[in-house]
Amino acid sequence: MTLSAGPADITEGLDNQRTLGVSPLISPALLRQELPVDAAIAKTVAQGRSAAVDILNGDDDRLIVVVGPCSVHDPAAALDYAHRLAEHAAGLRDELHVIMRVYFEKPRTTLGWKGLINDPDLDGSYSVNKGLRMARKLLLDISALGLPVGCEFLDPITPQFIADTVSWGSIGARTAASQVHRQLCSALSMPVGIKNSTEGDVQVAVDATRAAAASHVFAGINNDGLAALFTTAGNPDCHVILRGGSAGPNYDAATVADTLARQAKAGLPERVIIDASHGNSGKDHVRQGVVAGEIADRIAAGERGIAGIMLESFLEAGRQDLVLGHAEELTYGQSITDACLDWRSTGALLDRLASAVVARR
Ligand SMILES: O=C[C@H](O)[C@H](O)COP(=O)(O)O
Ligand SMILES: C=C(OP(=O)(O)O)C(=O)O
Repeated sequence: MTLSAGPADITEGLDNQRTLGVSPLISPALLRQELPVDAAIAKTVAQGRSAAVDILNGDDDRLIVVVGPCSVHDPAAALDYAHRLAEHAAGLRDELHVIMRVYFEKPRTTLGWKGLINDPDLDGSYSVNKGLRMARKLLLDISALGLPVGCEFLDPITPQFIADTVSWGSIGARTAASQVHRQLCSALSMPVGIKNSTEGDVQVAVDATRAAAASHVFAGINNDGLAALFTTAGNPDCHVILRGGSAGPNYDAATVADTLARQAKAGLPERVIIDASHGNSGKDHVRQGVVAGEIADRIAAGERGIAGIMLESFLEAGRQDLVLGHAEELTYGQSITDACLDWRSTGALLDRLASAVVARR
């Protein structure tokens, strides 16, 4: 008797037609074991979260300031910046709750470098496991200075690797309408700011905070990296970030009041953070300083709806283009994504914002 070949696999040709490769991803548990949170860092993360929540709830009259590079491409430069920020922030701690922007994931309008986790060697080699290690290490190093950190969460898998080090999270303008991201927010243990859309639609961010406050069941990966279903309690600490849009800036007092009214109508706590960059500055870093100055003046004059401000800032002013594979040609401490304020202007703005909080008291 001859053995006949089995029936042809009728699914052959249906699957993996465009997948060029599949490679192993380290597990969150392994990375957390390699790079653990120690007691001092845990305290910084927890206090960073609780202070932000108190300010958002109006139980603390300080201002949240989320400040730092548009994106991290050079951990050494980011840590250098963090040292300066930690020292400056310590002197203003009675007025400002300073959280460093430590962004590793960049949502692109079309194409471009997608951040240190996706491509840590800045050369199109996409060593994601290395990127996750570098990201977690930097988050721990900055937190060890007593400086809480804020991250944008873009990929729904990434938070398992880093979220225990993060005091404040953000959902960007391009993902505020995404159910996946709203569900993710409902699980995150820190307050999360959700941006208005790139077109300037604020309601989408209000809707997102409402959805994130509810309980959800969705698929993700667990600490061992295995597929799992998550049932969440909902996140009551989400809030709107006004970032302007293609229709122009939206940091004016009328838009702030309208946003607070939309939140009240939806039964949500009334609080907003103003992003001085992006659509509010036209991505002009000099303009960011003008926006932050106007916000400071309004706070000094008694305006209370604004819980915080976001600034894109690095060691050097402006931005530069990355040529993939030529990272050695980059200027130290200058952004390779959006234009940033330099350190000197940032310090002066932090002082001005702190004085505004004193005046409002
Ligand atoms: O903050 C970052 C950028 O504005 C965002 O990632 C979009 O960038 P892009 O329009 O250059 O792709
Ligand atoms: C991507 C960002 O902003 P937005 O989503 O507002 O464009 C950001 O803050 O880095």
